[in-house]
Amino acid sequence: MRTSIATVCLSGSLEDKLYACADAGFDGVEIFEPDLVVSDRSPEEIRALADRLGLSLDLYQPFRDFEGVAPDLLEDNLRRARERFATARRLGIGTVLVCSNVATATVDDDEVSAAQLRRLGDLAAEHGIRVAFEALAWGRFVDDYRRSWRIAERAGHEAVGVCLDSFHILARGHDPAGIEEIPGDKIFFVQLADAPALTMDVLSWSRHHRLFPGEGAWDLGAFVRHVARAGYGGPLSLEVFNDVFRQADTRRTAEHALRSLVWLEDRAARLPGSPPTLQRIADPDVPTGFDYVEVKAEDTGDVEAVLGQLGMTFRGQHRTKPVRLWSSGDSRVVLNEQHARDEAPHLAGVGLRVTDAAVVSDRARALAVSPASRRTQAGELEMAGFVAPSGLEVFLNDRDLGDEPAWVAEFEHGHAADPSDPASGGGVRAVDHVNVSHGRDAHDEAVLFCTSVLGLRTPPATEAAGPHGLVRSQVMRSDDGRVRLSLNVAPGGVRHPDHVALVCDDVVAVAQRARERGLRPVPVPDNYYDDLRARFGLDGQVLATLREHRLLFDRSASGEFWHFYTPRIGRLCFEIVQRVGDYDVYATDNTPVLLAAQDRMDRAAAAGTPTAGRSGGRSS
Ligand SMILES: O=C(O)c1ccc(O)c(O)c1
Ligand SMILES: [Mg+2]
Repeated sequence: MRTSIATVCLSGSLEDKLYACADAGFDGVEIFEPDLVVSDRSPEEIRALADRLGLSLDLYQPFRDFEGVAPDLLEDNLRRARERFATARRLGIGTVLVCSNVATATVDDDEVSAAQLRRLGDLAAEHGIRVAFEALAWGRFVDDYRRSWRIAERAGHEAVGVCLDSFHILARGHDPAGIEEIPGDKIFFVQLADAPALTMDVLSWSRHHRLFPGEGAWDLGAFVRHVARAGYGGPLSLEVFNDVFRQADTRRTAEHALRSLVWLEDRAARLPGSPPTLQRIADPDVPTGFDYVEVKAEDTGDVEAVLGQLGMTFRGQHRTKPVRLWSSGDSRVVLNEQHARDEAPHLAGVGLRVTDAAVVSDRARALAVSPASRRTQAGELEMAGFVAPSGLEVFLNDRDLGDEPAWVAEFEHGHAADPSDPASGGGVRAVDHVNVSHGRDAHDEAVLFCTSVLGLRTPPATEAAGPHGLVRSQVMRSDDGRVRLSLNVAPGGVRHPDHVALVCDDVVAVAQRARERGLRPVPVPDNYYDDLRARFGLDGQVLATLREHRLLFDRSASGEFWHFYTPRIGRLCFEIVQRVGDYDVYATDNTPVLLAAQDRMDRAAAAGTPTAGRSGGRSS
């Protein structure tokens, strides 16, 4: 279907917005009236610019507070409408959105509202314009799309139809299935927005927290399928009022927006009973595991020291590049010193195992995701890869599933994995999850990248209190949990370390051996253990073990989670986890303990006190 976007979604001047929408690949835009009012370009100039850019101007909006008024007000409302229709004509726009009355309605009567819309329809028709009536979720009397359709139907005017906006329908919990009862040619416009599941007044929710499709809690695929099944043939248009997007980079947001729409149409097209008007892209191919994680630094020595303390094995130096490999079981950490001058250790990329990398690449291309480039030499394996919105590189491996990947052979002069593989002795077995921290601007886009390109799903988001503010977290995971990424929004300006979590079957043994090799884990305070005893009623021996090794603990209905963190190395740390039983949640109660402990270590390091030390030899 054709794609469109309301100018209110973006930052910048009206011209900036038009350029960005055209470059991103939208077919059209909705002109949000306040954007025109503040512009120094005439409607004719805006129309000419859109023409030049190949953008159609699909909708002029909003016209407010029209229906359900006393007779004396109606005349003034028609006068206002005449002016707005004239402006729409100058823009070359054929459809004007009229949203349901919020402020001046005094007559709660469908027949009266229908008669008034009929008058408006006559006036619109004189201007060659159609009126799309939209029920705002907070409308005075009309706050349900079924009622706005009843009134438009009763108006019985060819220039009067409805605008369906997913926000107003889903925010009120109204069943969108009724859309299929509206004739497609009376649906004059469709606006799409997702939203997080919040409990708040609906107007504030709508004006500040809307999200692009795929980033919130709603099933917009089903919504679009209803619209398509009704026979709607107009554009699918995004109308997302959001405080962050309105201040973010215009072009980047426009690309992000279009990606959400392409993803959504594909999703709707895949639902049973979807009509052929909905377009598909290449299939999603959900990753089946981590191939490797990549750490970059000018000097990777400190990271390697910690990997050694954690019992991992040095597997060798790359044949041609300053890149080294450590592994344990099915976990591989690639340490890259290429082009990393002055860079502190940080997480630079992840390798994922997929069934068919070409399919994922096709899908990523359809979603306009930037490919990552990697220089490969003769004899090295090429891998398809992309740059995720947070800057993380994601590479795909569809070979050697189940075995050690063939690219490991490019590393020389290290130790063999067998027979001394530490994983067989309870050591690190695999990468459990990867935790990436980024700024507020990149977050929703990163979530959409993971859902749309990788096909990961989103359990409910969480937030944890840290000493510098709330850290919001969104886990992205495959159904079987073999790929989990946690996307964290750090409070303004604070950069929390990313972390790589490695899973083992005996965290106490790994902690014990690491300590003997000089690792001092993040210092968990005694108060935490008092709290654990109160919360879980742990027996004295278990509690003593946890306390001795400064382990964190959680319990769910289906299992337990034991874990600890290494100190920060640059912008990175490692976590060692053990899952007991079928523990499958996220130990969110432990995050504030980690954040506070990391902060104490950072302060101690800044002050030069020994409690921050990574290496052994010092006692606490
Ligand atoms: O918030 C509003 O007033 C508003 C205006 C126009 C719309 O299309 C809408 O969905 C909301
Ligand atoms: Mg709307």
